[in-house]
Amino acid sequence: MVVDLKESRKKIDNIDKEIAKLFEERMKVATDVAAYKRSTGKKVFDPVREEEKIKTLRELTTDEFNKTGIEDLFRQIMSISRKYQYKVLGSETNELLPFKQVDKLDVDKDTRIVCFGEHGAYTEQAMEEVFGTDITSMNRLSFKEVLETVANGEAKYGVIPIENTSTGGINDTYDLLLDYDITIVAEHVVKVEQALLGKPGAKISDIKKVYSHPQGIMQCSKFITEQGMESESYMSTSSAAKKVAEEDDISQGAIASTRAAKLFGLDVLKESINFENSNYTRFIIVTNQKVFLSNANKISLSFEIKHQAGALYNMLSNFYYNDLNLTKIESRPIENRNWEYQFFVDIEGNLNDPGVRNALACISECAKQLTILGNVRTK
Ligand SMILES: O=C(O)C(=O)C[C@]1(C(=O)O)C=C[C@@H](O)C=C1
Repeated sequence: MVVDLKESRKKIDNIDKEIAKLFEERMKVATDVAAYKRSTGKKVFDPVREEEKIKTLRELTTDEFNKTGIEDLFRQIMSISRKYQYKVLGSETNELLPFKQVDKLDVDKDTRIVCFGEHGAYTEQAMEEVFGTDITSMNRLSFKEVLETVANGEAKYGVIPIENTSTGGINDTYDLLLDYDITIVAEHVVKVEQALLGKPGAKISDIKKVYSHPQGIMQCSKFITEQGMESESYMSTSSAAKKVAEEDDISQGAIASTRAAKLFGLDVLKESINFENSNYTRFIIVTNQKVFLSNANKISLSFEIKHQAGALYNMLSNFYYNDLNLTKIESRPIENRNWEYQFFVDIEGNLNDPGVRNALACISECAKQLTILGNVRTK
């Protein structure tokens, strides 16, 4: 005979009441554990104890389905227990957060600021929109050189692009960020209107080959294909404009800004050739000091996790449990370790927020590696 649903639900309700009561009791014990750990300086996360616990609990269950189920359940319970302990401990993350809070970026006319690209590059525009023109600016032809110049102190700030609305994250930037001891202190968005530039007097039909930064080529891929033009990657959009201006070949064009056209004396053969009308690039401003603005509201992190089931899920749950909105996630392959990835995430918040500190304390203990890339003000 089939058991009546009401009867089964009543049984389930009673069992759940017991579980809820036991859960609360367990969490109270976790407070004692936290107090002990604080007094002895022990870490909250004890992976050996967790694995032993899972093994014992699996042995207490009968069939394979329940073994997997109890493992899932207790991995969650212990993860909640850890988060609770960090909260009780008030997340002592000072050594993790060697960042100094500042009210504004320290800059005057003698401050050296380095940007990517030749004069006329979009990055230069971003730099001038952030810092004005009364600065000591420097130009470097690769992202790597910009970051090196900042890391070794030759320039106080550096500006490079990190993301575009139509082509996504700029991989080269992500791949370099962890190679230098630098901090992202600000960001700036520029509307990018790519134009086809040619030698004075050239017509669109004269152009057989276009040069640009890979981003410029990607943003204008439809136009290039429609026109049947060949394309070749160049160091930056403005370097491409310079090349076309310097060489005596009317069949060469550059995809760059109208600003670059003016600077190098080129004709604008067609404006706005990017395939998406709303084409914006986000630039980051980096420095070699560990600082963040007091009104910063977005944190960028990078971490590596164990290559195992649930690792990313558990890591991201730290944001959920601390009520932090995750606004972006990127993954990049780790060199020489096929199919393993480095994660880059942005979350809303300020490094002073207790929830942020709590999440960072948890992540730093569980991740294989954690880097706080910076805390910036975003609109
Ligand atoms: O036994 C501990 O050390 C605890 O902190 C308790 C607990 C758990 O909830 O069972 C939580 C975190 C540790 O990683 C291991 C186990």
